[in-house]
Amino acid sequence: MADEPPLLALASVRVMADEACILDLSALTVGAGESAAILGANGSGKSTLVKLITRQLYPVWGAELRIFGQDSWNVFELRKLLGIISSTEQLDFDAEPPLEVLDCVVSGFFASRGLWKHQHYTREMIDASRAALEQVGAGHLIGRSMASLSTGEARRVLIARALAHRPRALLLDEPCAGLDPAARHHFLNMLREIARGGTTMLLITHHIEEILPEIDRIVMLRDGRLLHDGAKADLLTSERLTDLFGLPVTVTPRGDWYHADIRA
Ligand SMILES: Nc1ncnc2c1ncn2[C@@H]1O[C@H](COP(=O)(O)OP(=O)(O)OP(=O)(O)O)[C@@H](O)[C@H]1O
Repeated sequence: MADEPPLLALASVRVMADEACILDLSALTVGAGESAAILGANGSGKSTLVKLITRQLYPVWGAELRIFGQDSWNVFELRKLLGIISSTEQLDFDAEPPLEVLDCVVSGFFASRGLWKHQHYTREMIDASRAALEQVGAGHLIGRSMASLSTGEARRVLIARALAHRPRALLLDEPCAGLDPAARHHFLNMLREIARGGTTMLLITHHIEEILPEIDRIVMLRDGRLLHDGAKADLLTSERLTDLFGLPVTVTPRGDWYHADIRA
């Protein structure tokens, strides 16, 4: 892993929207094989950071921003290396034209929305896609259109799409949204195995109960800036989370996991 370039290496990055600066980071690196959880209140810049990595957003001139060691990317080539789970992604698959479940997952190999004539998909890709759907308990949905699925069913398909092509890095923006308790439990265990296998992982969550034992690094954002970046044991504390979210939170370690309660 040491010779692989980092998922993200940035310096002096500012992102503007509507003439306001929505992300302002002086330096941040996420190395190959490293996993980090990104925490912050609503609007603190977490999704903006992910969109910088996926090239949905660009920083203003003067920034240094390397993804997997490169300054510039063909977006499709970049996305083939990524597994992305987010509500924005999911919305895209609900939209017209209709997209069948297996096609949705197989097209993840090409980072496209659905399959096109020029794409040469293989038996291996179809088998891996079917296996990923079975793994997330969504094999029975093959043949259905994405738009016809419930939120949780569509989320399971999106998870299969993100994992089937064995991406180099996973970008998970509230990945458990819409999952029922059993599916969430199963998915978090799958993520643990993937993290142990050395896949780079960025996890955005408001639920600290979802921070995997394998994730040791916490990045805290506030108002688009880096507030803290350090080890879980130092940052997942009642004091830090109370400060981050602006209300009294009690954090309790439970085995390898953490739990947070809001104090009345
Ligand atoms: N296109 C845009 N135009 C104007 N403001 C924007 C735009 N995109 C994002 N913002 C603002 O940038 C800030 C950061 O947004 P971002 O989506 O990164 O937050 P977040 O930390 O992911 O929040 P949440 O927890 O609510 O998902 C927010 O205040 C948001 O309103």
